[in-house]
Amino acid sequence: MSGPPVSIRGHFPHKEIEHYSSLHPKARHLQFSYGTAGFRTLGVVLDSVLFRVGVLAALRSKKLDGKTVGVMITASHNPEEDNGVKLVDPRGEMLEAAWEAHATNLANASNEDFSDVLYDFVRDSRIDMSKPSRVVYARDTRPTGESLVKALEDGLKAIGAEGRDAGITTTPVLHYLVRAINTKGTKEEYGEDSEDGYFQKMSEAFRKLVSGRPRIPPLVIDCANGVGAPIAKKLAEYLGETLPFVLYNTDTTTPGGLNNNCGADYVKTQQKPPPSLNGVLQKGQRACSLDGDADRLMYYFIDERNYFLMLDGDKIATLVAAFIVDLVRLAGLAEQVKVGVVQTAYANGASTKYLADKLPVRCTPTGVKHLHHAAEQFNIGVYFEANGHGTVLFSPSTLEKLEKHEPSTPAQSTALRHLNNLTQLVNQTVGDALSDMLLVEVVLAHKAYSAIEWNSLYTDLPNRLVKVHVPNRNAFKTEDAERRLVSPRGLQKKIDDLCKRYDGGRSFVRPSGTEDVVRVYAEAVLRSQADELAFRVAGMVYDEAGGDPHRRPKEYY
Ligand SMILES: CC(=O)N[C@H]1[C@@H](OP(=O)(O)O)O[C@H](CO)[C@@H](O)[C@@H]1O
Ligand SMILES: [Mg+2]
Repeated sequence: MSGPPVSIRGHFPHKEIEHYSSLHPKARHLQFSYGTAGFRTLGVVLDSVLFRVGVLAALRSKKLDGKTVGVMITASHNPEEDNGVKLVDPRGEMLEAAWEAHATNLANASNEDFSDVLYDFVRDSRIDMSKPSRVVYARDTRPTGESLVKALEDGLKAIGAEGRDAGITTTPVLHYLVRAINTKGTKEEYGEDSEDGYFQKMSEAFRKLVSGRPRIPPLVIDCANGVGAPIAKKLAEYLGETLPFVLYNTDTTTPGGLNNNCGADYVKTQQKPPPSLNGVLQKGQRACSLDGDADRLMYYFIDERNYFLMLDGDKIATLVAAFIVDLVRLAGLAEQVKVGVVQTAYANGASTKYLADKLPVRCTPTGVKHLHHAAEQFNIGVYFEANGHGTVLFSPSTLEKLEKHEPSTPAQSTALRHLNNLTQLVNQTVGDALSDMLLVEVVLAHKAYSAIEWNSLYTDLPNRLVKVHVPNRNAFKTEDAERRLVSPRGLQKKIDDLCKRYDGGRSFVRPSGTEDVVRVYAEAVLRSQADELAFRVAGMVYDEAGGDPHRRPKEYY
């Protein structure tokens, strides 16, 4: 005889789930996957996903004793017709990896099975349905966002969760809000839980850090025609004359404008400024681009010879890390506070060399969550992807040390004050284009660097990124933080042998986590050599993977 049926704690709202889920049916032929960037695809097919994410977010909150969980609706740098959704855990960090699989599972359940699949999930995950649940959510400016918010809200209603709509705002603001809400009234209080609190905290720290320095010349900001535009406009009001902005690409209403010929991803991949800035930039003037949800940042300028020079995530990481190392030493804390940098294999070899002479540098697989976790291992961890996503993390014990340390000289006291202000300036929950931008401006002001001087700290090795279309990218498996291939067998040896023939040659191959391609990266001392190496490796990858010889791109060797 079997025992009593295993039941869950509290009330499972079968009726409400059935009712609301019938309003957001999943199309049979669609399959979804919670990847590196959450769910991301065409906005018009995401209705059922948003409803189910609402349900999942509410359950995640119950599982965490009613702590507030965040949901961000955005597709970042993707084209305007795409959309996506990500969950944010209570400390403002990305969703715990184990729940990514639950998200995928629930999103793909058939309409008939959804309620049962959900019941089993609640039971197996031991979620106590009698706990409260709270979810704060926001969206970017995409046209599909409005209806997706409604679908999400129905998911919250189905579970009876308390929802808070943070409106149209950036990904970093949403992450900030989550942390601020959950730390309210504790000794770790992160800031006031409002957009105003976010601006106050950042702008106050910035003012303190640049006070007494020469007036900062205006900064040109390309807002990607996205949500960065209204948020940068508000930030400008808080900063006033301390940092004048000249905003471009701020049109969030004309259809098709978002990320189109502008934004951080455009600049990084095209290696040129947005056409809308042609003729705008003065020689040597600092400019930067945000992406569609303002969590990535690219700086650049035009030099004396009218060449375009890009100051990417690697350049930002080196500038910031070197500055922090100096401050720690000046504050008399070099022995107690260890600063480290985290990069991926895509970091320019010249940046890694420049950094490794000064401090420990770690390499992790691609994807912010890997970098973020590795950075947590340092007392102060600076992490950036070359594409401009990154931040600085101060460990809890370091924050305490910085607060309690008794400086023995006025110079130590000044450096310590700067460090403490930096902990307020930096959005430690996630990469934040605006917070990173203020951080860069602080360092430039302190060092009295122009963009030209910043750029000359080291010279980037010429590099080339190639996408190779192969029948099955899963045949490519890597190790050593994606720097070496273990499969297909023998291919790594061929790449190694080839690299030896190029001065400063380095190349690696990995399957993309976001696109159906294999990526080839190569760098070398000379531009022509970097290109040749990349296309030779691309050719090897193509042939090895069984690519159609008739369609073999002609630039491959
Ligand atoms: C070479 C490159 O830029 N890769 C990007 C891209 O990942 P892939 O796994 O390479 O497709 O998208 C990720 C998510 O946005 C981002 O973290 C990463 O840096
Ligand atoms: Mg983004």
